[in-house]
Amino acid sequence: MYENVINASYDPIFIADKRGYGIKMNEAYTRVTGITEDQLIGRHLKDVVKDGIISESVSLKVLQEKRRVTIIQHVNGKDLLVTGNPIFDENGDVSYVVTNLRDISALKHLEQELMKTKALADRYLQQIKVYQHREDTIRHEGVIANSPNMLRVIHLAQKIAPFNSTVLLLGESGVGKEVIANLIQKWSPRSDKPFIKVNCAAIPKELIESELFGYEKGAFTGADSRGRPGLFEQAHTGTIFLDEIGEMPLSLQGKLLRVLQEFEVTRIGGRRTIKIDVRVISATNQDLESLVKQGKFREDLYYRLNIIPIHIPPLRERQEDIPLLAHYFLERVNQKYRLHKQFTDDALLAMKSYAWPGNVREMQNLIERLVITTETDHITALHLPFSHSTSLEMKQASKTLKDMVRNLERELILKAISEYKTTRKAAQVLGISQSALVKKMQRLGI
Ligand SMILES: Nc1ncnc2c1ncn2[C@@H]1O[C@H](COP(=O)(O)OP(=O)(O)OP(=O)(O)O)[C@@H](O)[C@H]1O
Repeated sequence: MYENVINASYDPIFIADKRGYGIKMNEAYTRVTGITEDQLIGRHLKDVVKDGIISESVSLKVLQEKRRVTIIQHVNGKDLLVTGNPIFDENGDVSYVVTNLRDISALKHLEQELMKTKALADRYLQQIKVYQHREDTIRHEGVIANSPNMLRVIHLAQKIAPFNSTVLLLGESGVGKEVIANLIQKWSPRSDKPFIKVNCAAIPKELIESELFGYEKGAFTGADSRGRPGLFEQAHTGTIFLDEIGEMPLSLQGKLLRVLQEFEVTRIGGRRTIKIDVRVISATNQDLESLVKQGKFREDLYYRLNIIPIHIPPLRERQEDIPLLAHYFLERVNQKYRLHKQFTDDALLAMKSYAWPGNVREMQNLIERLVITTETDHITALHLPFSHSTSLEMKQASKTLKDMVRNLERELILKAISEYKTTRKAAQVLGISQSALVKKMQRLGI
């Protein structure tokens, strides 16, 4: 009867007697362990271990310790969770050990899988950290820069920020001169002090003097009867940003120079001098040297302003920044209008090869317009105003024949890729090998 019960059990069962001999096992035991009766029954378990049939005997442990024991046994490449249960006689001695076991190879496998998943998760976490770090290095207080040219600018800004020296930001319109001025101010010890921005081109010429230097009461008709401090006074202890300094009327340049040399201002109509402590950052998209040569800009003022010149390269000279900036502006406009527009690869390629005469500002405005006006969620190269025509601006912006040839090559390749989709087909059409095309694309930064 008990033999039938044991045999009928789906779970593996093995029984050893009090001397440590195997006396009974069921079919399930063979099914799970692969051990046959002749290897176990009628044999002492020490010999079974010695023969390497099982790694360790739980029954012998139970006989020794006279209590239930659980071990992990390795049998035929499997990991088994084996529990030996003592059956005591009336004297309290162990008369039999009944062993049951469970194959935990699958669990082990799961554990390994879990470890692998954990390792993978750790790796992703690591990558996210690296990416976050990269993000930090790309977004310097909201200024996107990852191209060597622009990173040089950022590092220079960082280096000179703590000092009070006068900075002159040079670069085409829309390259980000104001953005860099903001960074310098933010990174300077004057960051929580006044930051006065003056666009010299936006103030009518006849008002610039009173705006900058202020006036005493009754200085001129129409003036505030109490008098007014100028922007230099308002910037006291902080920073003044003189944008479009090339537009400063020649007649005022001498006064400005005196202020920058003496660090004191005299209001219009006033006699007393007022001490000011300001850091001056100026910017221009004009060629000040040639203005000096033309007699439109005082040479001494130019040297006074040009103590630390920072050249901000045009966008076409920092191609690595183009996709980053494009995504940055896209993300911002998407958020603003709760949209989910995306750029296709060919749109980004076309943007990379365009000359951007209006620089970052042009890109920012174009992206806002595209997000609003495109019907679909995907903004493709065909939506870009410059991808159809041979970009005239690009050619004009190119200075040397080498540049022009490079740009033309880039444009033709982009057109072929956008039209024929694969490099194989595009190479065929362009009459070069696919590998030559790929090499060219790499060289051209496509
Ligand atoms: N690196 C950048 N990252 C993010 N936004 C930028 C970056 N450069 C410029 N911008 C954005 O582009 C626009 C133009 O930049 P900015 O006004 O600083 O240019 P500018 O050189 O001072 O132009 P202008 O010569 O016409 O005064 C701004 O809206 C600015 O926020």
